Amino acid sequence: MTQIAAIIGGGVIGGGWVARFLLMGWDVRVFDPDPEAERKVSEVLDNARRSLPGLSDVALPDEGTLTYHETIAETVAGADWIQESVPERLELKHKVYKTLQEHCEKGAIIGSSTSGFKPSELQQGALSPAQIVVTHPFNPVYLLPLIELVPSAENTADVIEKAKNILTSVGMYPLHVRAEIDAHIADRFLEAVWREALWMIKDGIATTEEIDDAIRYGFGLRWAQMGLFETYRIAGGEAGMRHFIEQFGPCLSWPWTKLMDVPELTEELIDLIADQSDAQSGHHSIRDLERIRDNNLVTILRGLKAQDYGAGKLLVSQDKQMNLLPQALDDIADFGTEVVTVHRAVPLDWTDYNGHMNEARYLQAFGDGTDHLMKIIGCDADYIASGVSYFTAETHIRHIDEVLAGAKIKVVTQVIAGEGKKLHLFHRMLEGDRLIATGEHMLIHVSLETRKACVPDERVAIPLQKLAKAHAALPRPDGVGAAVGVR
Ligand SMILES: NC(=O)C1=CN([C@@H]2O[C@H](COP(=O)(O)OP(=O)(O)OC[C@H]3O[C@@H](n4cnc5c(N)ncnc54)[C@H](O)[C@@H]3O)[C@@H](O)[C@H]2O)C=CC1
Ligand SMILES: C[N+](C)(C)CC(=O)CC(=O)[O-]
Repeated sequence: MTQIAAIIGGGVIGGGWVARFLLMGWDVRVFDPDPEAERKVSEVLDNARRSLPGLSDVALPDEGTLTYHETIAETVAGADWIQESVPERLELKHKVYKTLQEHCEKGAIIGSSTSGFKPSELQQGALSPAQIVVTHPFNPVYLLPLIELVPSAENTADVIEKAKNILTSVGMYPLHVRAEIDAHIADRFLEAVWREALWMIKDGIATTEEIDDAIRYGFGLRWAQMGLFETYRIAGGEAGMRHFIEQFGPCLSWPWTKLMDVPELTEELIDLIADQSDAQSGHHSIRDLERIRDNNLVTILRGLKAQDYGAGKLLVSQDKQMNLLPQALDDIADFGTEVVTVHRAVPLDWTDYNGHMNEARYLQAFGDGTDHLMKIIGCDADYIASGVSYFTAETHIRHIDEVLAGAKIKVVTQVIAGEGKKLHLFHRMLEGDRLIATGEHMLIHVSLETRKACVPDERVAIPLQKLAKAHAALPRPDGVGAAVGVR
């Protein structure tokens, strides 16, 4: 049964939550008194649709249904998860909880996006305090996986476990903050860096752009993949963390930081920052900046995924859980049709200057389809480790139609012939029923020792024969054996 998320407050963060739940297959209801809320949420959703699905190398569930509601009561009735993202004012949040707890299910989790309030503060005066936890996200909520999950002593282990499971199921990384403190863990760091930045602007040391450069050309890149402590361990050289602390420990008592002082946010300082920010980035609209940010984040996250490291490790494990493709011959339910060997969305970093999937990525998708077919017929990691594999000898791709970032594509594969050393495959790439491209490939079975052709042994030969025989009964696909030329 489809699960229901109720989003209370559809601004910057609420809009991100809408996209996260909706694109992970939940039905989503929104309550926000702002008449502009629906437009704003739909713009966030447009950006999410082009970026989030392509983070995965497998297909996300079908999108849920999105509805807007006039009352909190209607929004939360029957919801499994309620996410409060109203402005950061404690009395407003209390008021919202009062209304929603009168109408929501007892078993629903109420997560708050609060950047700074402790859960025990949010729970004050609530009808059911144990239902409310902090689930603090990071903007853009649809791409960044971290959620600071902060319970108080009122929350039971069951509530914490349930919240973790639901957040993980929508692709997030719940970091259980075991002690409740103002601003949780991450916003404490952000506040420290923010304060230093304000001082440097006020004192005329650096502009907004120079501060951003100091982060994005250097330590920001290190932090994105290893964080603080793993990075500094390496900086200690072979002697590691102890040496690092010995060497840089003394500077803690030098005047390197203004952390304890807060610059006064005078009109003059605000003007200075806003003017510098306009000069730096004012030539882009906020939506343009969001798309630039999303392109960068997708590229970084997919890079980390290729390394199976940090946030990329999470994406790898999520793909394994969501992968519904047949992994072996026994998983194929119907031998009377082609085998689905790729089912995924087009990632943002597969698109080019024409705004559609680049030609090289057609080969990547077909190559992935070939790899998957090889696995299904038994040419898997163990088989290859035993010293035999397939090499591709010839490829012919026909680009029939274009496809855009975020679109769900399938590659279906027919074995045209699988006798002796040769494996002849024909792939069709589809978006729904629309044919996007075909790929025809001739592979040769080889010994990885001699690098010469040889016949596959029975671990591959038997499953391949079975599949080839079944596929021989299918119609010969249109375009097999076609050559490049003028029609
Ligand atoms: N903007 C950010 O970078 C982050 C913000 N947060 C937290 O998320 C929460 C929301 O912040 P933003 O989305 O940035 O604010 P926002 O101002 O963009 O959105 C707040 C939305 O709540 C709506 N709203 C006001 N009263 C309401 C009510 N009674 N019922 C339902 N909706 C109501 C407003 O119309 C608005 O659309 C805050 O608690 C904030 O601390 C958390 C992480 C990052
Ligand atoms: C500035 N902020 C405190 C609202 C930031 C956050 O809460 C998290 C984020 O996305 O940076």
